[in-house]
Amino acid sequence: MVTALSPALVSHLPTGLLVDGHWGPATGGRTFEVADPATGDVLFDVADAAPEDARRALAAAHDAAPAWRATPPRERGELLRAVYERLVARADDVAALITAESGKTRAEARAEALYGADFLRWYAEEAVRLPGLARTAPGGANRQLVHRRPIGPALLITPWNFPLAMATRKIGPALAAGCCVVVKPAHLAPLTTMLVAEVLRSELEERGLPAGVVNVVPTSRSAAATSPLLADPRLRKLSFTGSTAVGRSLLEQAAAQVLGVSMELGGNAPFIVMPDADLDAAIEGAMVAKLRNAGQSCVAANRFLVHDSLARQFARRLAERFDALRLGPGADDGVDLGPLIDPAAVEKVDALVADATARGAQVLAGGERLARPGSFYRPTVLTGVGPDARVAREEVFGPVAPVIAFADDDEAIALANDTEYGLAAYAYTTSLARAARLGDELEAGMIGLNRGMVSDASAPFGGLKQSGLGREGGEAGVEEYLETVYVAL
Ligand SMILES: NC(=O)c1ccc[n+]([C@@H]2O[C@H](COP(=O)([O-])OP(=O)(O)OC[C@H]3O[C@@H](n4cnc5c(N)ncnc54)[C@H](O)[C@@H]3O)[C@@H](O)[C@H]2O)c1
Ligand SMILES: N[C@@H](CC=O)C(=O)O
Repeated sequence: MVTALSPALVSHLPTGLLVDGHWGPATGGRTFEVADPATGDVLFDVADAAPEDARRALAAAHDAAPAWRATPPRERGELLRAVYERLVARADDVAALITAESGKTRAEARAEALYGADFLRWYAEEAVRLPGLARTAPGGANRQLVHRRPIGPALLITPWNFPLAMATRKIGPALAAGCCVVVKPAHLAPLTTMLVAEVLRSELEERGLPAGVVNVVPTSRSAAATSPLLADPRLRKLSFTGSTAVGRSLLEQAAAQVLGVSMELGGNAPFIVMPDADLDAAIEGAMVAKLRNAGQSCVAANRFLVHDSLARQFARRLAERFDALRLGPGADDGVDLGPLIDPAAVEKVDALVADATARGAQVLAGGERLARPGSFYRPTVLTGVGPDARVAREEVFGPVAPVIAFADDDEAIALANDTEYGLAAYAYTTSLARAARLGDELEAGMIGLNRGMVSDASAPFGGLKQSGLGREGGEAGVEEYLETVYVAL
């Protein structure tokens, strides 16, 4: 266990399973280790939920469901608001924990602490604005009452890269809608989610609300723990954020019970620099779009498509900026870029760079791991990358920027859309006509025009094609936890 975390935080940090308002050990007492990506040192041993623990958690969510859906929307909203306030008040602690388990720099972790908390604030406000409709039927014979009910107990499976925000982006709308939840955080970084769950647990307790509204089952045996839930008729909803491969397999399992599903999956975002772009702005945008969380973001720019006239200059300037960055443990002062999540992530990124160079790409910056403990990879710029290189076709999930030149707008759009993914896309142009065309034709659920960042709790986050189903955030996010019932009066 590590000293960069405050003793007060460590002493109150749960490391067990949360089932029906109680933290406890896993059946059989199994635990797994959570390591610091900056050093490889073990931070905590966490309870390793078995399938029977997951079933207990679902039973608690199911039993709490009638009371929670009957809890007035205002009270549900006030609970979320209180948790938001508590997380913001403890943003430094939350950030320290995010850095410890995910590696990101303290500044980025603090940004995530506020961004993650903001989902709770937004859904505190949405809880009292759930949609509905009453009208006279067109034939005039009767009235139609269309109301929205909570869909029922939900399984929320989250990734490690934004351990707070990916959890609150699901918990906020689920609770606002009146659904009870079982959260399964990623075993590489489960602790921040557990901290939020503890704040929720204590707020529920203080307000006399049902204990089983929020349950958490960290586990290193994800499939074994979640498969029985997907086959259990008490579960009515699966919301998953993670890779497309795992999402596809969960969709197959969810089909057996025709579960409601939301899927936030992988991406391969193009970052287009048009010939009329403001190059200074494009470089700034590229730094954010590529290097947020060291490139380990689903919306990270994966391919830089730059007009022939700017490609060399863009790549050179980006390489200079990358070379000037200071790599190191995210908790250290003055560090710009933290480690990747684990050694396997470094291996994967290195293999993508090796594939590109074997196909003729040149390394303008980086292109190697850092010779020190921890999972560090130098921020890398590649030029002369062909569209068939793995680095251009697969989700990199690391600090590598392949630059690909294009000749005209048609080619840029065709290259951008030449992927099975459709999560985010970015484009820099000073032409309104070009911006309008890109907004129409890019096949992505989120498009940043002259912006390297699209994430916002109040906006619909989600993808087209194999990047997912449904939306999180904004007004749309709560819809994922509601079903429609029509009463003919
Ligand atoms: N679209 C989005 O909003 C979004 C956001 C964040 C991350 N992501 C994607 O997530 C991926 C990175 O995260 P990751 O490595 O944690 O993804 P992952 O798919 O490996 O794991 C995601 C979650 O699923 C669990 N899991 C893995 N295999 C499982 C199985 N067979 N059954 C049940 N659960 C299983 C993991 O333990 C984790 O909790 C990237 O592809 C990234 O693009 C997408
Ligand atoms: N980076 C995303 C989540 C995906 O990784 C966000 O901004 O919410």
